[in-house]
Amino acid sequence: MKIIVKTTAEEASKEAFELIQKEMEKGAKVLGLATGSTPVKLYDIMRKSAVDFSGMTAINLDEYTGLSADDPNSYHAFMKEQLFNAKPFKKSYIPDGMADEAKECAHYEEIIKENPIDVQILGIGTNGHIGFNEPGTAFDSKTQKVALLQATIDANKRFFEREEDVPRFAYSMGIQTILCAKKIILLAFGKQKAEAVQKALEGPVTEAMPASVLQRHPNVIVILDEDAATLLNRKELIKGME
Ligand SMILES: N[C@@H]1[C@@H](O)[C@H](O)[C@@H](COP(=O)(O)O)O[C@@H]1O
Repeated sequence: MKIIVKTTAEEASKEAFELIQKEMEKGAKVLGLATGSTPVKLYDIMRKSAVDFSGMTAINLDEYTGLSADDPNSYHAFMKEQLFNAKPFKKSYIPDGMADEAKECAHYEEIIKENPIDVQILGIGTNGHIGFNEPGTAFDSKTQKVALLQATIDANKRFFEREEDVPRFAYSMGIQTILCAKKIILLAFGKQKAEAVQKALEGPVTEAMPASVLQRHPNVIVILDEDAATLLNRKELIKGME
């Protein structure tokens, strides 16, 4: 696992963008994408760049259940606004939050099998979730319907008008599904992520801390801003950037 610490989220996002570009030059064709506020700067850089993504396939991690693609709070709408309207991809996949659970989850696994993810962008929840895989999710999980914990509802309610509007369930790639990506770039910014980052990177690998499973993946790059790195004990990583 390589850990890179940049002074600001802006610089960290630039670093992530450059890594993606490098992977595309090496032949990457499928990008796994994330939502939330963390990748917003990265998507901004991608939007403003001259890079052509029209030969690429995008596969998102998750979607709220019960929200249709045109609901402004859906991750479909988020991705269109943040990236796809400005930068069309050849194909983009996001789980259909209105579709039947069993069918949609199996279908999503099929899509990923047919389009193996070259580079997966990940954020991390303050409770260590990746995708919408909350603490306690089995490491061998595949795409499934998940119940959001109150901590996640609280963290995500800022995007909604009222707390009761936040969906309580989502379809999310499973942890095993995420680990199938050839390369994973985990982004985390801000002091509020410092504890989860420390536990995920330096704590025991446990289903109680979903992101800790990344310690087992052979090709993970973590890009942090200084605030998110404050609780890391491996200070040499911060200075050495390796
Ligand atoms: N499903 C998403 C995750 O993929 C994301 O990593 C997390 C962190 O969000 P933020 O980046 O806004 O802190 O939020 C949501 O729950």
